[in-house]
Amino acid sequence: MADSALSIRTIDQADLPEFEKVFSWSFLDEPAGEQRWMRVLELDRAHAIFDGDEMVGTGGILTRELTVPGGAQVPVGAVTVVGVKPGHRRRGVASLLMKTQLHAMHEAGEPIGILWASEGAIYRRFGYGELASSLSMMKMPTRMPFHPGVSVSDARIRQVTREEAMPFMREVHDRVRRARIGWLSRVDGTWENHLADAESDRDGLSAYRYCLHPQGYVVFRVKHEWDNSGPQNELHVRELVCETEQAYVDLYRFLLDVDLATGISYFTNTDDPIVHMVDNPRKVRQELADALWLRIVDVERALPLRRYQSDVDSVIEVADSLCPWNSGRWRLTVKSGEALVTRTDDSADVSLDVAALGSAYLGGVRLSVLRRAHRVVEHTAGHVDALSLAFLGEHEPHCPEVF
Ligand SMILES: CC(=O)SCCNC(=O)CCNC(=O)[C@H](O)C(C)(C)COP(=O)(O)OP(=O)(O)OC[C@H]1O[C@@H](n2cnc3c(N)ncnc32)[C@H](O)[C@@H]1OP(=O)(O)O
Repeated sequence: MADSALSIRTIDQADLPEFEKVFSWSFLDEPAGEQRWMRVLELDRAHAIFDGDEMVGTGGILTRELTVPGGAQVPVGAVTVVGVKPGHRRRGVASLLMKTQLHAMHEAGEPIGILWASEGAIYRRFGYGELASSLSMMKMPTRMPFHPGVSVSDARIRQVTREEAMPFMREVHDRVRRARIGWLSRVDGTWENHLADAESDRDGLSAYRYCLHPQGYVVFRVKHEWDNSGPQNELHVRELVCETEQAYVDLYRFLLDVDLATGISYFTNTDDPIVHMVDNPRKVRQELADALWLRIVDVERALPLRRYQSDVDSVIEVADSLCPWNSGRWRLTVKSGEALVTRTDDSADVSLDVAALGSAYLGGVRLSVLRRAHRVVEHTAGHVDALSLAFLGEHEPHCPEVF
């Protein structure tokens, strides 16, 4: 139930201490002065919600580019620091924020919004589709041999300092992210946050190790452990970024052969080829988790920005209570990968909620699966399967960093 006493506005420098307090408390944290998320906050895109004079809620939009199927970089609003004071929950504070943010993204010409959700039951009602990208929490033992067909090159891999690694990593990442569905542009603060390495960031593990290959890099921590049987150290990989498939093979071989280590863990993409590189795929244990939630802010702009796998000609009826400009029937015509999207009065072949379209947009969730989940309704036989195929990406979507 919305509370009419609520108001919302963007913040300025003077609001930051209170903003930080409200957000920290919402996350059961203490305000600590210079919090990690403040490094990337854009004040003119950060909102505070007030009950009278009291700040009771927070939220921010970060300006980023998202790589979509076909390789276009699309401007997106990356939603972060959503929090409501514990005593003010379930009174519409987050609802007011969500609506305001969607209008702000629309005005800014961002056809898509994205976020990582703290809890799975919050964001669908605001039109964000779950599992737009997933991640695999992967664990494997070291020393595993590769399948005989996998050849490792003689490229040298060098462990270097963070200062030496950073310029190289930034260049490599910026090239690679343009070809990886779900990857985002980074600003200085993203790097500082993603590779934050103060003692308090390490959770008892070592500082980051930076290892460079001529066409890629890997960053990991070591979880130290020795018992009576000898070293049981584990490598916790933060990021493995490669410009070539050979670099991927080489860097994985390097990790698998690190002396004194018995295991590797890595939150990676769901189609990481390591499973097929090693001689015993069952030893690579994987657990799936949701990563990006995606919101189509502007259907007419968003759908033609990506490429499609096959031709379709379907009328899609979209329901969107928060962004009425999206609601209604759209004809999606794809020829040779390119889409044309036009408003139509023709009867719908398929109808769905905007959140379902968000789940499918990067190719991470098939519309045919959403139909089986009663989230997509087919009115003309064959259209959901045709759209499902068309919406697949050239690889599985993945987002390597939480923002
Ligand atoms: C992108 C990010 O930043 S993720 C971080 C999100 N923040 C957190 O998890 C911090 C802790 N939680 C909070 O601060 C708050 O509970 C929030 C932000 C999740 C929700 O804020 P609220 O102001 O309570 O939400 P609001 O009152 O607008 O709720 C709208 C609807 O969502 C539902 N809802 C809100 N939060 C939740 C939840 N955690 N689980 C299930 N349903 C929820 C409400 O019941 C309500 O349903 P209704 O429309 O059927 O009545």
